[in-house]
Formats: sequence, C-alpha cells, structure tokens
Amino acid sequence: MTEAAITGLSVDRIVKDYPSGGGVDVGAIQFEAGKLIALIGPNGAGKSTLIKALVGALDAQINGLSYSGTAITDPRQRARLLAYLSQTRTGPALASVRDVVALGRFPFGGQDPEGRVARVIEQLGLTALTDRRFGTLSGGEQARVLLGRALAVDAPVLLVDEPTASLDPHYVLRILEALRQEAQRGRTVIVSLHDLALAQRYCDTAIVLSGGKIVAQGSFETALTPDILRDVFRIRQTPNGYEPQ
Ligand SMILES: Nc1ncnc2c1ncn2[C@@H]1O[C@H](COP(=O)(O)OP(=O)(O)OP(=O)(O)O)[C@@H](O)[C@H]1O
Repeated sequence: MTEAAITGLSVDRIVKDYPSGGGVDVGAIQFEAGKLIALIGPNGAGKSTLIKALVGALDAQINGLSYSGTAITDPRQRARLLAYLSQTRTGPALASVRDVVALGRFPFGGQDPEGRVARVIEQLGLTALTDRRFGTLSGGEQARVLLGRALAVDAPVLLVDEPTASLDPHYVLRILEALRQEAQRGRTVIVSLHDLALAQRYCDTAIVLSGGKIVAQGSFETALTPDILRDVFRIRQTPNGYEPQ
C-alpha cells in the first residue's frame, strides 16, 4: 500500500471460502490507530470470519498484513501485535479468573512488568471474582474475563467479536467505555457489534459487511445511509430508533 505513513493495521486482501458457500472476499483495508472501529453487518455477513482471518485463527488467504508499515509474517509477532476476543466464549474451567486474565501475557513469556493483569481485573469489575474458577462463573462474567485476557495482552491492535453479547446494561456500557479508552491510548480497536445505536455512540468509524464484502466504510453518516439500512440490514430509522422493513 502507498499509505505506509498511516499508523495502524493494514491488509491488502483477505479471501476465505467455506465449503458452505459463505466466507469473505475483501480488498485493502486500513484500520487506523487511535480509533474505535465498528464492524457491522447482518448475521452471516462475514464479521467473525474477517476478524479470525486477521488474527490467524483460521486458514485464509491474507495478503499484505502489516502494522504501521511493518509486515506481519511471524505467528509470535502476530500474537504480540493482535489481541483477540473470540465470539465463542470458552476458557479453562478449573483455572482462576486471575490466571485466565494472565494468559493474555503468554506471548510475552508470562511477564507483566507493568501490572497489566491487575489493572484489567479492576477495569472490568472482576476484583471480587479473582479467585473464582472460570467454570463456576455466569455467562456474562465469563465474557468479561475473556475480554480481560485480550486486554491483558496490551497489544497495539485489539479485535473483539461481539464483546457485549450476554452482558447486562451496566457492563455493556462499561466495556464499550473500556474499548474507547483503549483507542484513546493509541490502540487500534476493531469491534463487531449488532447494536447500531451503541456502535454510533461509541465508535469513531464503521465498516459495513454484507455477503462477505465491504459495502460501506467511513463515518457513520456515510456508512449507515437509509439505502444501506434498507438493503443490508432490512430496517429503517424512525424517530424512536429502528424498525424492520
Ligand atoms: N466453519 C464454517 N464452515 C462453513 N461455513 C461457515 C463457517 N463459519 C462461517 N461460515 C459461513 O460464512 C458466512 C460468514 O459467517 P460469519 O460467522 O463470519 O458471519 P458473522 O457476520 O460473524 O455473523 P453473526 O453476526 O451471525 O455472528 C456465513 O454464511 C456462515 O454460515
């Protein structure tokens, strides 16, 4: 790409074809540092596939992956640069909350010189749960612990797949606030969300996926036009929110 001066994550092309016929085929994308970027689109649009391809969680064709002009070629380098929260909330049932969050330091040999694990535990409201076994937590509590593991990496790029699913309203807002703070710290934060109102409230820009392709990107004004709402999301805006088309 010619815009190597831009800080953040960039990729030239990603292709993934599942035998089911689904997948993604997208061209160059620039995810700018310091931004909270919403990845939005209907069910099956390819959001999780795109995120998994970027982090290397599935076997996909991916060309020109780089961070701030430096090519990402080595898996360990990728694990240090890109932290990931999967949509599938699984974790080691017998491990303590503290130990699950500390797994985020694995790419750094377990070292945590800045006390990142303790900070994340406090930030996500997990202090009272630190000694509980992961397997004994509620679904929403487990979701927060796994987000904690991703935040503990303290990677320049954070990719989180539906982090607010199964969270109560307090933690939905708190987690989005935490992601916004990460972006304000200069991180590149990519978050897939279904709640368009929340996405607009917290995120700086949007990428709209449909049928495995990017159909719009940029500010929410340009990405969520009445046409996109109708053709992609099958909804329309009303004075009170949205309604189905
Ligand atoms: N492991 C798989 N095997 C076959 N097809 C798959 C697989 N994973 C996803 N797909 C298909 O690829 C397409 C994109 O799926 P993906 O999970 O990326 O969508 P999504 O936008 O994250 O959806 P959602 O909002 O429902 O989580 C869908 O058509 C889906 O059925």
